[in-house]
Amino acid sequence: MKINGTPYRTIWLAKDGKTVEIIDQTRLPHELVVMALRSLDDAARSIKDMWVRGAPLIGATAAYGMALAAVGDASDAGLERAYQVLHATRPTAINLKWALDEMMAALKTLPVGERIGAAYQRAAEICDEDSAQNAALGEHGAAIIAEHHKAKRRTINILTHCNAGWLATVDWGTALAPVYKAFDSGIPLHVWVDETRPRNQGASLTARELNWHGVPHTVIADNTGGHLMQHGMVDLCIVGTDRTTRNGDVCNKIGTYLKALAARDNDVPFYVGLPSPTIDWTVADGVREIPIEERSAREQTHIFGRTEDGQVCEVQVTPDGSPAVNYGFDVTPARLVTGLITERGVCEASPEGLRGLFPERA
Ligand SMILES: CSC[C@H]1O[C@H](OP(=O)(O)O)[C@H](O)[C@@H]1O
Repeated sequence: MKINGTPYRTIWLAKDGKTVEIIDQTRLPHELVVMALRSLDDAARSIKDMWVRGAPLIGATAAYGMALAAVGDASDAGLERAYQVLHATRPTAINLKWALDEMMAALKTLPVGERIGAAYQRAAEICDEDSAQNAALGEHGAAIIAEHHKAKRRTINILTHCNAGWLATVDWGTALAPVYKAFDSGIPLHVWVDETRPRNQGASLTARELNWHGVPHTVIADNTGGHLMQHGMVDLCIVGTDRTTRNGDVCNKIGTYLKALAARDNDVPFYVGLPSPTIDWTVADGVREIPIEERSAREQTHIFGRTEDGQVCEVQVTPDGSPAVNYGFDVTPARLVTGLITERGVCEASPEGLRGLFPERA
């Protein structure tokens, strides 16, 4: 996507052909800072500390993390250690394990001397595949938005939660890919942006990228969506996912489930942008089986912002001594999902729906 007219992905190879560069998303929305990843530890830290976040981008970064690791030690033991270090960074997004498994499959059978080149090649392919999948997903989702516009002949209001835009992927995004494709095709639309406490990925990242692209949007408190839906101000919801089960249960940022309940209660269609590496075919019951990341309470008790004189600082929003808990994700049961928007088309959130688009998985 473009930042002030300049095309950017969220991760890329530096001119030296070895160093990996990323946008440090903890510095957005106020500062655009590019960080260099030069080692396995740099890559692992960038995921764990959320310099990069979003399931597909976590996977892409881990893929390049394996390449950086191979530069240091391309032996079987070195690759296995790198796999374990990267896998331990965050537990919920299945794209992390998917990408690591892809890298191991590409490298394990090669002679050690061929592994570094093959690792960078596979990592680059994973990035290109993600961008292409999201662009295709965007076209399928844009058709849904176009149907709403054809029926209503007015600006279409879309609610999204957290950041499932191009900043959550290598490019295009998942929930926002349909928004960009529809907007670029001239369909009048507006996005309600859930701020998404506690890390404010909506307020800091979704608003930032929509602002860069010129998409009309309004940032709202997380608890506003139900009121908007009751008053007919939301035509459809589109969210992302960090792991969707073979039954169609959708794990996504904390608060997604509550939006899905409000959408069902108000007959608002609830869609999920789902590139296929985010499907966990080994899991059926998302509520019972998907590991939910619990992050530090400090992310709940403190918040970053910019002062009037332009200083970015962290302040405490709770009383000293008040405990906090910070669950990162929840699971929306398939019964509350209107449809899954994948790179192969839109399907029901059901085993039959997913097998229909991915028959090789039957
Ligand atoms: C397209 S994946 C985006 C997904 O990832 C976010 O979580 P986090 O920012 O903690 O990595 C959130 O669940 C988004 O929907």
